[in-house]
Amino acid sequence: MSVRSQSSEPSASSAAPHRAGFACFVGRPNAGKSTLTNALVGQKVAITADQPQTTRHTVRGIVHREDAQLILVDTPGLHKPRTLLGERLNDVVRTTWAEVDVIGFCLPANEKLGPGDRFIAKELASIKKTPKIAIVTKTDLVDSKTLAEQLIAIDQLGKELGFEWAEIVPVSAVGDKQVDLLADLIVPLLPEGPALYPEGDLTDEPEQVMIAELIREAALEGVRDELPHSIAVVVEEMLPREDRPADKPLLDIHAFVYIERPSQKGIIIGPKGARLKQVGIKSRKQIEALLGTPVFLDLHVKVAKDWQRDPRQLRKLGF
Ligand SMILES: Nc1nc2c(ncn2[C@@H]2O[C@H](COP(=O)(O)OP(=O)(O)OP(=O)(O)O)[C@@H](O)[C@H]2O)c(=O)[nH]1
Repeated sequence: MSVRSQSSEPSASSAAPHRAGFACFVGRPNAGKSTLTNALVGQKVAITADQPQTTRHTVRGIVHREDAQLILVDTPGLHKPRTLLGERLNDVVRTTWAEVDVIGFCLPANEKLGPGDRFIAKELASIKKTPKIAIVTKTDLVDSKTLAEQLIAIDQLGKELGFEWAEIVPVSAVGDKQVDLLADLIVPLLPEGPALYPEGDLTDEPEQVMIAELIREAALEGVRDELPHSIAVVVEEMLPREDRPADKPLLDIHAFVYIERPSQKGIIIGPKGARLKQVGIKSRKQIEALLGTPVFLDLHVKVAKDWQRDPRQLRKLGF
C-alpha cells in the first residue's frame, strides 16, 4: 500500500510536459467532495451543506497550474435509487465516471467503512481503465490511530474487490492539509496536452445554475429531515436594470424556489417572511461576489407537487 504524506518531493519539474484533464470525486453523501473541490480550486464553486445530497448539478472547478490544468467534475452522491430523480442522478454519476481521467473516491476519516462505501467501491471496480485514488477526507477530525486503521481498511477494500488504488491520500480540506499534494498526485495521471480552458475560468457551469445553487444552499441552511430533497431553485430571468447610470449598474435576478408540498411553504418563508428574507440577503451577497456587480434578487416560493417523481417537472427543473 502506498499512502502519501506532504513530505514527498513535488512532482512538477520544468522538463515535465503540460497536462490537462478531468477528475471527479465520488463518495457517499456528506463525504466532503464539494469542500475538497472548493479547497483545490481556491474559490467557492461547489455548494456545501450539512445535509447529505446537496449537490445535484455537475459543477466543474478548474485548477490552473503551471504544469497542468485539472478540471474537477463534482457529481452527486451515488445511492440506492428510490425515486426517478434518484435514478437519473445515478446515471449522471456513472456517465461521468466513464468520461474522466481520474476518479477520487472520498471516504471520511471519522466514519467506519459501511455498506454505502462498499456499494460505490463495487461500482468503481467495474470501471477498469480509469485510475482510482482513495481520498481519506476530514482527517482533522480523528487521531492518528483511527486514521491508520481507516487507511488499512481502504487498502483492504480495494484488494477484496480485485483492484489497486493508484494512491491513498489523507487530506483535510478544512484544515488545508495535503490538498496541494492531492493535486500533485492527480496531475501525472492526466493526459499530456495544452490547457482546455482559458486561464482565470474557475468553472464553465452557466452563471444561472451557479446562482440557483447559491440560493438553494442558503435556503437549505438549518432545515432538516425531508425538506432538503424537496427544494429546487430555478433562475427565471437576469436583466440589467434600465435607466441606471453607467457607474451604478444593478442586475435584476428573478428566481423561483420550488418545494413539493404546500405544507413546506411556511418553513421556507418563515414567520412574516423573515426566513425567506434572510435567504435572499445571504445568497444575494454571494451572487454579488460571484458576478462582481450589485444585484436585486427577487425570490418566489412555488409548489411543484411531487416534482421528484414527475418526469415533466424534472425536465422543467433542469434534471
Ligand atoms: N472537519 C471537517 N469537516 C469537513 C471537511 N470537509 C468537509 N467537511 C464537512 O462535511 C460536510 C459535508 O461536506 P460536503 O463537501 O458538502 O460533502 P459532499 O460530499 O459534497 O456532500 P453531498 O453534496 O451531499 O454529496 C460539511 O459540513 C463540511 O463542512 C474537512 O476536511 N474537515
